[in-house]
Amino acid sequence: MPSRRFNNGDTAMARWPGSSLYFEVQIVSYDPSTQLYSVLFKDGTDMELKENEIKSLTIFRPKKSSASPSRRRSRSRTRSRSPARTQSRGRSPGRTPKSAQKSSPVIRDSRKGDVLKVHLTPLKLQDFAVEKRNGEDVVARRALLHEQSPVIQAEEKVEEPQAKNEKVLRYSKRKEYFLESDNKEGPKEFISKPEATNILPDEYPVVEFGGAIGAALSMLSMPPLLYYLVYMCTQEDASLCNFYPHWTFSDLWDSTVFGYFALWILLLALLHLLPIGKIAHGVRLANGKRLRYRINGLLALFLVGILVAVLSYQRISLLYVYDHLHQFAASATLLSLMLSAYVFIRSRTASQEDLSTAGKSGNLIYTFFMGRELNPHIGKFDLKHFSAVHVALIGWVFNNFIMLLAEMNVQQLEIPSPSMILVNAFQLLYVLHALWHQENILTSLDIAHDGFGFMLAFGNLVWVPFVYSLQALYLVKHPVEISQAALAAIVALNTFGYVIFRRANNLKNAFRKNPEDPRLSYLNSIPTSYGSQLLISGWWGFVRHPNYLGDIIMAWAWCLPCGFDYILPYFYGFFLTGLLIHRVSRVEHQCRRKYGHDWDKYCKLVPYRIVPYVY
Ligand SMILES: NC(=O)C1=CN([C@@H]2O[C@H](COP(=O)(O)OP(=O)(O)OC[C@H]3O[C@@H](n4cnc5c(N)ncnc54)[C@H](OP(=O)(O)O)[C@@H]3O)[C@@H](O)[C@H]2O)C=CC1
Ligand SMILES: CC(C)CCC[C@@H](C)[C@H]1CC=C2C3=C(CC[C@@]21C)[C@@]1(C)CC[C@H](O)C(C)(C)[C@@H]1CC3
Repeated sequence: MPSRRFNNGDTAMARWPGSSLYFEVQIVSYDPSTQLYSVLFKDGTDMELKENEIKSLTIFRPKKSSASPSRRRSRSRTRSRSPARTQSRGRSPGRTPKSAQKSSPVIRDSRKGDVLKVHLTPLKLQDFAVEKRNGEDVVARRALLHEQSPVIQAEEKVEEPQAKNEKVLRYSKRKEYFLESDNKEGPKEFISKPEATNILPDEYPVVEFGGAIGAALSMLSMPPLLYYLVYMCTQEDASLCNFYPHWTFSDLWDSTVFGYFALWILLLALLHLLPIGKIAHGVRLANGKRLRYRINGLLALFLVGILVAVLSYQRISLLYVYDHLHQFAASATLLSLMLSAYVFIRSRTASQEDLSTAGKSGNLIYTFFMGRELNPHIGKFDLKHFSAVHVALIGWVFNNFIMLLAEMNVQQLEIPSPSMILVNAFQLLYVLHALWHQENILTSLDIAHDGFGFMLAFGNLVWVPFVYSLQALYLVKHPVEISQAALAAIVALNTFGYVIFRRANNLKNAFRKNPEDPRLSYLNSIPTSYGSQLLISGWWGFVRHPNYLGDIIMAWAWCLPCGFDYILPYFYGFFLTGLLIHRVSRVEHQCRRKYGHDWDKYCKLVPYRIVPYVY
């Protein structure tokens, strides 16, 4: 067996896939069977690389910052758009023209007045373009070098002083390297690394959800809508107009129920804190750090399952939850409001680097709704991650199971109905998938970009557990006769949706983790000036959001077991379709800002968002 050159924990330089650029990495592990090293880049990207793609630190030496061409450039040079200057930019004085042909992507000018943002494209050249973006001068230039040059440079004038300072700070923390052995006359390559999504400048925060008015309307309408839906599902006649509530406002409050709910949250919090499970890193934050997250959602779900089994064995009826469901929903609402208020207040004094730009606005209502602090945490306890994983997903599965017990009780069944089994099984599969891939949640829009405010607090504490389990709640009092053929068709539809959803998500996540993975070599992708590539084949060449397509197909498959007597149980299908269509615009906005023209190119290659020829 060949011996390994690097040991776990060693620091070395690894070649960035698709380029000849080297970055500092730490060796995490080595798999003798595949002879691949698992390495961790400084920005947290982990990859599996062959030994010949890793080099010892000793053959590199840091480039003296004083000699950095980027810092020696004068203001006037920055402004100059001449191709000749473009070519010479970033070159070391000692570099020969040949070496310049593979010149550096590391060009940042941190002097007062101008800040350069430099992206890295390891692959082919793209067109020279001068454009206006957001009213600012932006020059995206094709490096007028050799055909094989990996460089595309973009420079932007950034006016906002704060953003400017943050970038300068980030830049000054970075080291530049060159491969000494490759070049006798001067550095052959500078080494840099594209940075993570959420540290790109957000100079122009976009107001979403209809701004303050939309936020106020959502906050005022969502809780009543929730009670309406829960109430209607428990009515024998579930037609939408048959709304004659016998609950009064005061019926919604029960301090015992609130106590039980608080205990439930405490239990989930303790499970969240369990020091079992691997540690994953979130995306890089503005301060350059990455938060650490314990990946133990699956374990927590398993332990909750054991607890439920023990309680059932002890004949402690969980039907109390069903009997007081509206009061539990009210308790959850109250807690989500308290949580929203807490994170809102603490965000007022949070440091700038902890804030998300998503909720940036002068309007307090909008900020309260969107949230401002990106990852509020108390010690190591991350409130947003906890609420999305433990409270939302485990709460959803738990409530579904309660409905299953309630159905057997109300309809005097020995075993749950096929419809109830389908709904429970489908949604359990979805949650298991999310928890199995819990690490991927860390890069989702909600965790990586959005602040934590009412939307996510209410969404995760209330909406997911109580509204996403609506079909199961409906089935408790609305038995549905379902034929074998219909059952098979629904299973087929859900499987179809799940296959798309799973395949699309797994493919993208595996590709993001290691684009050089030989198992993904059949995939086509386009390079971007940011550095990462965009998939254009497989499901990602079919539509731009295949995972949403799969999710939407599954959503409708979850409604079908409820039959066609009422439209009420189809609420989830309508809601999720709307949520994900809206999410497309949010995600694409982020991607356009990150990838610029490359995203437009991708949109031309893959013209439809979710459904080909429709949307
Ligand atoms: N049931 C529910 O209520 C909800 C479910 N979800 C589900 O959660 C999952 C995650 O959702 P979400 O985080 O919104 O979205 P995605 O997982 O689709 O992530 C979007 C990101 O993927 C990357 N990307 C986009 N196109 C490509 C491409 N062609 N090649 C490579 N990377 C690409 C971009 O990030 P970058 O390039 O920076 O890596 C983009 O920002 C989805 O499956 C969604 O259906 C989400 C919200 C609610
Ligand atoms: C005020 C409104 C009612 C709020 C509506 C929005 C919320 C329902 C959603 C906002 C983001 C969400 C996410 C999930 C569920 C829906 C909400 C809360 C999520 C937990 C679903 C499962 C996924 O795998 C995920 C990526 C973990 C999702 C995170 C975002």
